[in-house]
Amino acid sequence: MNAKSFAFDNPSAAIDAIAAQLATVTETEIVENCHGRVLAIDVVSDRDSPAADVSAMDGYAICLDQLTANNKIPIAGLAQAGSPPPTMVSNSVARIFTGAIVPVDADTVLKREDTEEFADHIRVSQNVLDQTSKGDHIRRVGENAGAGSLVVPAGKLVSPAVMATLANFGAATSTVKRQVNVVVLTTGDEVLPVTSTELKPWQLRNSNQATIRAALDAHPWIKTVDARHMKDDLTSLTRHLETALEEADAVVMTGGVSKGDYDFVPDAIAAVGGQVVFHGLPIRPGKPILGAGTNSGKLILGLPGNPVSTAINASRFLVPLLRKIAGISSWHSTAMMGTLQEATFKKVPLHTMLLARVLDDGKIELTASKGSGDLVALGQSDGYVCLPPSVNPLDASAVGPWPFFPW
Ligand SMILES: Nc1nc2c(c(=O)[nH]1)N[C@H]1C(S)=C(S)[C@@H](COP(=O)(O)OP(=O)(O)OC[C@H]3O[C@@H](n4cnc5c(N)ncnc54)[C@H](O)[C@@H]3O)O[C@H]1N2
Ligand code: MOO
Repeated sequence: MNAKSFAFDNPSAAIDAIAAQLATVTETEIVENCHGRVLAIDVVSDRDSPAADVSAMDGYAICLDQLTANNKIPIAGLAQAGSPPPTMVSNSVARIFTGAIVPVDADTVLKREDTEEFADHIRVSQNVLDQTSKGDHIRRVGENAGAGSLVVPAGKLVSPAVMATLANFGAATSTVKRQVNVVVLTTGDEVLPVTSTELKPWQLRNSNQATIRAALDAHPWIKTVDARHMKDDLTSLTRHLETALEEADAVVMTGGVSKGDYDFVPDAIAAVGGQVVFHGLPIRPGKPILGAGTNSGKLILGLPGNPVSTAINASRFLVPLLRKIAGISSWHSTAMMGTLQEATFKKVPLHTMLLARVLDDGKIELTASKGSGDLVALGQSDGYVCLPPSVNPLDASAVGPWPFFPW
């Protein structure tokens, strides 16, 4: 695979190109709890937020103009969360608690620690009065959103934060996109189930299936409909790929994608009519990666078999492309920017993704690794750092900051 054979010169361009060919899930369902799912409808507020003027502090509801410094001001009323507001008595204050509705005739809330409190009255200093403005510590009706306004748009992935918004507006049960159906097909005669105990030196356990399943299971908007292992046999690989494409929106395969005599994945993809968008990218690990689409907009992704390559590229390519299929509006992966503790890498003319750990001070330490088969280094990492081609580790700027993708 020489430089001329790359269809794209960077991973982002390759991801965008294949994403443009993918169909987005259109079917929807109503679920009781939207968490982790993709909203299919715009959610609008069912009432003003807040629903009335409420206090932001524990203290006293006052009419600011009626207060004079150091005088005894009677407490004549109690405004509690969960009760309607009291009527204000002239030249008096009402005790008020956070979240309670401010009485109609009050215009300001004083924090209790800014007053001198007695059983039936308070005193307020001139200094406090000087620093108080009308409206202080009142959250105004509708200041977050008026009734009927858009609060969460369709296409939003429901995080715990979004869940709070939906719950507040009575939309915790809502209409979401159906899950993205994914089939995982690992390949290789040498690969045995993870439960295997008697392995010959030429055999290994199916860590790729485990890492991809874990990557998929992390997202409630994905459903792994099948995960099976295939021998290196073109006929059966083709048959299973065909079946997988009938039941899934995306099929992810591992192994058998490079140049070996038993690497049948490209032929199987061609046999089912897959249109290859890229086969080989200037990346390490994962140079032989294969991305294809079908006529009906389904994804076939062939990840190189080396375990580090599979784990990194499942994160870098597979998950964002599934986000696109899922209908998530901001589907691209977003990385954090991290600075390396030390530039302990080699200059490589490829986009390089290096296993890394986050240190206590927030810096990133590259994980010592023997290459893309090093499952020990993989297990020690918190994610990976992406470097553009040909960064010279001796340059002062080599430590970054660089994009860091956590697992
Ligand atoms: N002549 C060339 N040879 C290779 C190239 C190349 O460009 N030219 N690329 C190398 C790179 S980079 C990678 S990555 C591998 C990927 O090749 P395949 O996708 O065909 O993967 P396999 O050969 O099937 O396996 C590679 C390696 O990974 C182990 N493996 C495979 N499946 C699993 C699994 N499910 N769980 C755990 N480990 C797995 C497999 O035993 C091999 O050791 O090709 C290079 N060669
Ligand atoms: O992708 Mo390969 O993983 O560079 O060895």
